[in-house]
Amino acid sequence: MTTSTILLRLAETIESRKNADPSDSYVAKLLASGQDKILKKIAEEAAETIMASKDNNKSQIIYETADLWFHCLVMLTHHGLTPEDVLLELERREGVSGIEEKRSRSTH
Ligand SMILES: N=c1c2ncn([C@@H]3O[C@H](COP(=O)(O)OP(=O)(O)OP(=O)(O)O)[C@@H](O)[C@H]3O)c2ncn1[C@@H]1O[C@H](COP(=O)(O)O)[C@@H](O)[C@H]1O
Repeated sequence: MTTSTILLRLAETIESRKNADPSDSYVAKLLASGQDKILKKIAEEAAETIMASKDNNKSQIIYETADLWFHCLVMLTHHGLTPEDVLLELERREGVSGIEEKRSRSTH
């Protein structure tokens, strides 16, 4: 399974929790709590990711980055956005990166 497939499937699960009972689902509870709570979680997970990186702890970096990405997906869902919107932006940047521009200039 590709990385983007995993992100898109998780985003669909998160979207489906918009109408779920907050007592049954962490995502439903977080979405119902509103944007400030979602942003607080992103800040916490970003700080934990930074600490894992400073510790050079690779397994912890993976764990905390997963938490961070997950909470960013919840934030995107809150705004009606999807991981595809972000992946498309990254794909667009591939076409405008300085290295690519220099490469294409040097071959012409
Ligand atoms: N990927 C995740 C995921 N990553 C982290 N978390 C939750 O995020 C929280 C992390 O925050 P903390 O470690 O600070 O834990 P906490 O103290 O309980 O959180 P707070 O009370 O501070 O909000 C934990 O409760 C984790 O369970 C996740 N919860 C859900 N998912 C995915 O979302 C799907 C839907 O989840 P539910 O809505 O719970 O069914 C699941 O099937 C998973 O695929």
